[in-house]
Formats: sequence, C-alpha cells, structure tokens
Amino acid sequence: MNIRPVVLVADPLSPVALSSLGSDVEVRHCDGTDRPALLAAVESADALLVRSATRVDAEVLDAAPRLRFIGRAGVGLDNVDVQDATRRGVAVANAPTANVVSAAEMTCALILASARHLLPAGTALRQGSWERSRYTGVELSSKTLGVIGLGRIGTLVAERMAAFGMDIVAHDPHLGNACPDGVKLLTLDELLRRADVITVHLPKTAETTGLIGRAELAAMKPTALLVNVARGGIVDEQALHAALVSGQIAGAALDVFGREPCTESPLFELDNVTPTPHLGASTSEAQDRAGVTVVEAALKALFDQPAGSPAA
Ligand SMILES: NC(=O)c1ccc[n+]([C@@H]2O[C@H](COP(=O)([O-])OP(=O)(O)OC[C@H]3O[C@@H](n4cnc5c(N)ncnc54)[C@H](O)[C@@H]3O)[C@@H](O)[C@H]2O)c1
Ligand SMILES: O=C(O)CC[C@@H](O)C(=O)O
Repeated sequence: MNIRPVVLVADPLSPVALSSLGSDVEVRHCDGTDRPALLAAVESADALLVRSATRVDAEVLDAAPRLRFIGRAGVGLDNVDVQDATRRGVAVANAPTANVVSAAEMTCALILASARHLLPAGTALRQGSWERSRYTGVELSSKTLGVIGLGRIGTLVAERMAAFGMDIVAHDPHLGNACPDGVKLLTLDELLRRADVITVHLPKTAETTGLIGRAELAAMKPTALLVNVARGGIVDEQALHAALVSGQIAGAALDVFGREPCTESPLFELDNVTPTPHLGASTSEAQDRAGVTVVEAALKALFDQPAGSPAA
C-alpha cells in the first residue's frame, strides 16, 4: 500500500524544484490545462503545485477530496480560488518574491524594445529589408515613466528606469504615505495624461479588471507607450487595438493576455505591438526560486500537520 503523500505537479516546474521534492512524497505529473486529465489526477492528490496556466476552481476542489495544499509557483493568485480553498481547509501558498526581479527586468526590456522598435525592425531585417529611417525611435532619458501599481515589481521597474534618466510618477491608492523617494504619486487620470511610458503592475482583481479601457487610453498622449507585464484583462484588448490603430497612443508591449495561451490576436498584426508569451517569470533563477519556495511550503504542510487539519 502506498502511504506516501501524493504531490501532483500540474504545470512545468524547474528541475531544481522537482528534485527538492525528495523521496518522502510520490510525485505525479499532469497537464493542468487538460481539464479531464487534471480532474482525474487531482482525485488522489494531497498537494497540488501549479504556475499560472492551471485554473484551480471549485470544480477542481470538488474533485480533490484528499487535497491539503495548493502551491502557486509565482506571484499572481488569480488562477486559484483562494477563498474557496481556504473555506475547505486547503492551504494555499504562493512565492510572492521569487520572480519579481525577472518580471521587472522583462518590463524594462519591453520598454526599451518598444521605444526602439526592436521587434518590427528585426523582423523586417530577417525578411531582407534594411529600413533605418522607418524605425527611428525615441529616447527615454528625461521622459516620464508612469507606474500603475507601485508594489514589488513596480518599484523595481521604477528604480531601474530611473537609471535611464526617466522621471518617475506612480498611481497606487493603497500606498498611503509610503512612497519611495524620487517618485511622485498622482491620481490615475493625472498619470495617464502626464506619462510618456505607462507600465501596469497590478494584481488581477474585480477592481483592476478593465482598469485601462477606452477612456483611459483616450487620456494618454498620442506618443505614449503602454506596457503590461501584470495580467491580461487589466488592459481592455479591444480598446487597446482601436487606440493603436487610430494613433491615439503610439505603441504597446504585452506579456499577458485575457485568454492564455493566446496565439492569435488582431494585436499581433500591428507593427507597434511587441507581444511576448507570458515570459515575465521565465528565467532559470526565478523558476528555481519559485519552485523551491512552494515545494518547501508543500512539504511543511504535508508533514508538519496531521492529515485533515488545515495548514496555516
Ligand atoms: N508576467 C509575469 O510573468 C508576471 C510575473 C510576476 C507577477 N506578475 C503579475 O504582476 C502583479 C504584480 O506583482 P507585484 O509582485 O508587484 O505585486 P504587489 O502586490 O507587490 O504590488 C501590487 C501593487 O498594486 C497596487 N494596487 C492594487 N490595486 C490597485 C489599483 N486599483 N490601482 C493602483 N494600484 C493598485 C497595490 O497597492 C500594490 O502596491 C502580480 O499580481 C502578477 O499578476 C506577472
Ligand atoms: O511562471 C508563470 O507561470 C508566470 C507567473 C507569473 O505570472 C506570476 O504571477 O508570478
């Protein structure tokens, strides 16, 4: 009889994280985006480890009578119904700092890539076209960066882009007086009107979904660049497409989309859009840290507490 707790890994975790699971647990794998496979596999799971692709909702929790722990190897918890899990006595843990440097570096890369048209210029060159004037960019020095959501990642982006000579403004109603030196706090409307580059670093919640829509895009400068490395759906993709086509704003860089995986979008047809497939946390360092953090939390939940009692 198998008495080792079963840990179900439903999204790819780093090899370092997988090896840190050790031999006291039985590790099983499934593709968490394959719903029937997930629902079948979770039935015997004591712990479930996911990243952002697997949706853990009431249906999954209903199918998981033994589940004691859900680990989210990353920051955003919008794919896990934390409230429902907690109500059922299933502990949930994420890795809130594991990938923030990677996400901030990705954001800076996208800001620079957009300002200098790196993606369309490189694509044109691969197709044999040497078009230097077409891809004239803009300098970032002395321009204003608007950070919406000045938490961990927003702050790291602000620090890094300040080194490029950007003035930093931010909007974050939950900050109170805890604003870092050198950053000016503004209302959302003031930020939208003033910033040359706007970067979004919010959790996806009922309050933030659709926060950047038609009216907000209309308030931006026609030269503005918008970057979203937070979550799809915070920026309204239809409204963004219209704003980019009409020249209401100059460009956008998007790492995240309302529906993922997203392999087709009218946005991908626009030269002034730099899309990436949710790569913000995709570095070996971030994946090792995020994976090991949730593995440690899983082992603690499975072995430090008697089965059936909710973990803290
Ligand atoms: N693309 C990626 O791979 C990737 C990687 C890591 C994180 N993320 C996303 O980035 C998000 C932010 O991460 P973080 O670590 O900076 O989180 P955080 O909690 O440290 O910061 C979020 C900030 O947003 C602020 N905020 C909340 N609601 C707001 C609103 N309506 N208007 C303005 N500000 C508001 C909060 O006060 C907080 O300061 C995560 O929730 C996650 O969804 C994406
Ligand atoms: O690694 C991933 O799946 C992305 C994680 C990222 O979006 C996060 O919220 O931490």
